[in-house]
Amino acid sequence: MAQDTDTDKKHEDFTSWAKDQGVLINGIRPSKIPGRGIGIVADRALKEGEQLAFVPAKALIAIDTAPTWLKINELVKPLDVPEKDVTVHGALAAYLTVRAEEGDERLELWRAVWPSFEDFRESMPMMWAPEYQELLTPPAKDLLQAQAEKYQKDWQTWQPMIPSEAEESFQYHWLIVNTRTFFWKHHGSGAKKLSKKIRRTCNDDRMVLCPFVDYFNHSDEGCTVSNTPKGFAITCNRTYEAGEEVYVSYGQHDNDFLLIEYGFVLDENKWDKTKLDSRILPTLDKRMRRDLEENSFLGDYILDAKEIDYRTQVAIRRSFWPVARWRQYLATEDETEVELAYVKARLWVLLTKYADEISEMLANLNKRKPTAQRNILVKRWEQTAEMLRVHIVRNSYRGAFPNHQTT
Ligand SMILES: C[S@@+](CC[C@H](N)C(=O)[O-])C[C@H]1O[C@@H](n2cnc3c(N)ncnc32)[C@H](O)[C@@H]1O
Repeated sequence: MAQDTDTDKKHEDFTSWAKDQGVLINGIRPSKIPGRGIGIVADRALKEGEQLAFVPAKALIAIDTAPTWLKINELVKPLDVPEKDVTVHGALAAYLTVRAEEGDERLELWRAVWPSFEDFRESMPMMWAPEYQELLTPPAKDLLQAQAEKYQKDWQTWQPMIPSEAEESFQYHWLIVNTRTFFWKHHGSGAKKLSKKIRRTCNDDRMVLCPFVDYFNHSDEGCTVSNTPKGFAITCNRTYEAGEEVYVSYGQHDNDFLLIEYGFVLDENKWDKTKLDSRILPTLDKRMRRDLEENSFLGDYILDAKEIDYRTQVAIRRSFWPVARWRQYLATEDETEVELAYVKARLWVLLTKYADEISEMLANLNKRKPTAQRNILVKRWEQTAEMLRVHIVRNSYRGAFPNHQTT
């Protein structure tokens, strides 16, 4: 679909600045996209395999590759905090906060094209009022809680370096890092100088700010992003018409994850799923939980529109089978048709009860003022209800219970 071609001056200025940093841009440009802020569109017809952008390592802001004028290592090295508490996410947020507080103008043109704090207040659940956070789906609530804990840890670590009046600025930059960084494998001699903690750091903390490439919006399929010691390259995944939006994929994320981490949900998402933990865990007593935990089956009960996930199957069986029978099932996976019918019955009751509760939730949400938060909550609950509906139909629960309506 053709998109709005309007690009205002600040985006042109930033694009020129990015080119001065060595960024190569081919056949694409930033453009306003309704509902998605700024995105990248094709400036002409694009062919599969073309390189659309290249960002040299020296133009990235990573803890090991940033241009010397950024002096990020100066900020990280004298840290008087235990190494185990240092995350790259926190270090980058602190770096951006300190530079902004110092009135450093060198990042000004880039900063000018970032979303505002007000944008985050509207889109990022971490910034929502508790009354809206309470209305998130259970998997999104769990993700939000983990994110809030991560933020608090980073804030505790970096607080001594940040002027007290700048907490809001730290939070803003933490969200900038959260929503605008890409995965970066540390390379080269700079990496050797890094602290051991940062070199060993887990994959999802290997973050880098990447000028211009951070304009790309996400889709479940998108252009290839490759990361070599020389920098980042974006390669066209298919043909595009002039004016069409060009995406990259941020990963195989479901919509609860996208909402918490990036503040949006996709209408079409082949990776979408929900979890039934909030429905199944309360049905398990202490002993059942222990048995499941000992066999690595406690939690993470995924439901998508397709089949019944094996972990869910195992947990449902443990919720009402004698333990000896359950262990035998784990070893052989054998069961009779009657046993299977009972399992399906249990699941059907659990899913239809959940579907009824979602209908109630949607009725209540629809009575509220149509704010951005309300609208995205409605969308996510409707998607969850639809996954349940399709799942129920596809898994022939109707066959197991001829007397019940499943649609
Ligand atoms: C890396 S930035 C992409 C550029 C951003 N749209 C901008 O205006 O600067 C990531 C942010 O873009 C938005 N975004 C990315 N993909 C999107 C999509 N498919 N639909 C809606 N918003 C999207 C979200 O706000 C997300 O946090």
